[in-house]
Amino acid sequence: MRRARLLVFNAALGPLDYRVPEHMAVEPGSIVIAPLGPRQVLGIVWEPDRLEAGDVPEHKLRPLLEVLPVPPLSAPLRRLIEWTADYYCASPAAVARMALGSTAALRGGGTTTEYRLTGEEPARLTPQRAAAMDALHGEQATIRELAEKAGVSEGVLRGMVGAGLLEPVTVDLDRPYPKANPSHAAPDLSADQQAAADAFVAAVREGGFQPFLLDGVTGSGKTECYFEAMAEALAQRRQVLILLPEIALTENFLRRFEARFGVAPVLWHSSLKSSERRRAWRAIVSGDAQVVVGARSALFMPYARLGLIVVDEAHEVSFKQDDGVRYNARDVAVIRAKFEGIPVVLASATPALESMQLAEAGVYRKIALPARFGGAELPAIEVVDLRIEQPERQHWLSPRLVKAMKDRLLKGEQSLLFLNRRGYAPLTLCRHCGHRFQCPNCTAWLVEHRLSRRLACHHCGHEVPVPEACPECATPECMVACGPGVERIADEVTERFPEARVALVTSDTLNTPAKINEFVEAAENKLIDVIVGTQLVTKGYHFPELTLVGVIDADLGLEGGDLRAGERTYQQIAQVAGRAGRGEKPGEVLIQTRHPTAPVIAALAAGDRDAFYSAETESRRDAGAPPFGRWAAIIVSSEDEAEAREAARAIGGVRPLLPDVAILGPAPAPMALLRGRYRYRLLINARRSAELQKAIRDWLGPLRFPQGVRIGIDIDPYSFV
Ligand SMILES: Nc1ncnc2c1ncn2[C@@H]1O[C@H](COP(=O)(O)OP(=O)(O)OP(=O)(O)O)[C@@H](O)[C@H]1O
Ligand SMILES: [Zn+2]
Repeated sequence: MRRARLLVFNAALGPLDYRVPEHMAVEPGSIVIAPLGPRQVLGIVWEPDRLEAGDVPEHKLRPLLEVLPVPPLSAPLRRLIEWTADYYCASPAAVARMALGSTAALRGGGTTTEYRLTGEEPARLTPQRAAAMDALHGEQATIRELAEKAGVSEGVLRGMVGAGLLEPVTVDLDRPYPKANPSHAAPDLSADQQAAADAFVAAVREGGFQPFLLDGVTGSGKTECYFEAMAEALAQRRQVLILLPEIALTENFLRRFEARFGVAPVLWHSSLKSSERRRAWRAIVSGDAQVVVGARSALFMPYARLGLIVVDEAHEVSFKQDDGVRYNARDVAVIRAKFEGIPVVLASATPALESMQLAEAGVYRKIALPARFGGAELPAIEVVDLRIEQPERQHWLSPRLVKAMKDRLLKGEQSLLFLNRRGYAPLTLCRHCGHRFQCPNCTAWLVEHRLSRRLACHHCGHEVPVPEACPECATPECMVACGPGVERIADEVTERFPEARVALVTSDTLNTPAKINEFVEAAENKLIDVIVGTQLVTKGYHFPELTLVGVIDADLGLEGGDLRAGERTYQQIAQVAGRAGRGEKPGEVLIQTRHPTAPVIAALAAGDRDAFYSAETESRRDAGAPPFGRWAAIIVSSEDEAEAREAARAIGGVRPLLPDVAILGPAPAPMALLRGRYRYRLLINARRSAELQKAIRDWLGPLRFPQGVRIGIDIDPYSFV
């Protein structure tokens, strides 16, 4: 009799054994359906010697029901899943789920039905139908997706189908993607670029694992270099994966890719429509998708013939996933390349300290682009000491920054003001009684958004309209805004320069591909004078007429629960500074701060990157912080505060005593309440040599908790909220 061991998609269960029926063919990696009690469960066939399962006698085994019509997950991908689960203390099933992406796609290709407006415009409409008509112009998707988009019920839309206002369209899920042309518009590279490109191309040609750190200053033309490696991979009929930190950046990338290769790449991210997801997943699996661009979730896809991975803006914190499987896509990308036996390129102008360290140790091959492309100079950076050069009351732009902006407006050049805070003001209170608006679900103030006239929590999404009177003392119109967000800065710009054309760039305003494109085009065509934006606008963009960057509050990132605050502040400011002077005209950067002598600010002002990295390296070494020591966090949460506290205390009570591991806490988390859950944390600091994951598994493994308690393990955490 044949047995198969399954990794089953059920969070509560470990691997299970099944019987393989006579006529059924399975191999490791096969995706199958199996019976589970009265229900069915999805599973992946695994090598029995690599996954432990309970010992079930042969006669008790139930037969597998079906093998799904998709290729088995490859051995390198199975090893990646095991590695990720092991390293991040996650369940293998939770990791494997990320490889399946679209469950619908497993059922095969063929066709699906979507709906769109017919163009019929009846004279009379119910308000709901009218709203739907307005919202659905140019849209085509499933009824459920359209309903969500239009904010009406599915019933309303079905009624509209009946009335001939919406019509079904058959979508072919297996239609091929247009093919990229490797020599569509090959650029003339500078000597430095050519050397970098040659190294990558050779690595793709030779095959085999080779990790690169492409360390090039802002505007050095890193993209063009790795495009050459992609062209080589395409010529060899291998697939390429490009990881970007945010969906917002994919639009910009798409335009450049199209210019170079003649067609759009295949996109993979969380906001694809279901038919796009199915089509993309199937093309990834069949090898038809040549180049896949995506956020971190694209990393675990079952590529048929992966030949190259590029992680762009590799230093970005958003590669770290902070819920579910808490993995860092930058690190896992290198591991995937290793298992696949292919090159991987980490590209950045401000590499993570960890990556620099690995390059220095010779683990990564460092390729440097020390100068900007086309002879552009790096911008001049100056510090504005806000204690001396004070902005006016209730204003945030220092006189020097205002003067510099005025100068740009007169010359017809562009300015960019950076403040990493969405909304109008981070705190709103009642002038009369001091009442502060707090989120009911989180330890956080509600942030006023004037554009949408709402108070919003940036952690859980809770929103209320701005009330007319104080809910505490009932005084009407008594609310005062404290501190600035980008909306308030944009107001100040308009107040000072009424004629200036101001663009506000945040995830609130640039939330669709169309809006992003509109912004990029307007900026390129000089229809914008001043850009006011959050971190969204700090990287990736290239506007030749932008010659002034103002950092409104450089100290902001140094507060709060970020374990790498210094590094992150350095990266963010260096990146945003890097948007200035990318064309022919020189750039200028003004950094407003109250701590001009803080090492990060001083290093930025001196343009001395090495000084920053070596100072940061030394302080990390002293603190036993990564990359010299290791961190992990245990986050205990429950909707019941006493339950969370008890569970955290129970964990703390049986902490292991290990010579090379220090355990701090439990203590209430800085975000003691998040999305309605009370949170406690323990922080573990270990020597590099310590078997950290094993220690945590041995420690937590035997413990049992009430159902409402969740235990999160965060290996190499980035945030300490
Ligand atoms: N060989 C080349 N030929 C023509 N244009 C080039 C070449 N190399 C780079 N460029 C142009 O120079 C500009 C800067 O390049 P790119 O955006 O790739 O820099 P980058 O290194 O990614 O910078 P950042 O890290 O700041 O985003 C782009 O407009 C790009 O098209
Ligand atoms: Zn909240």
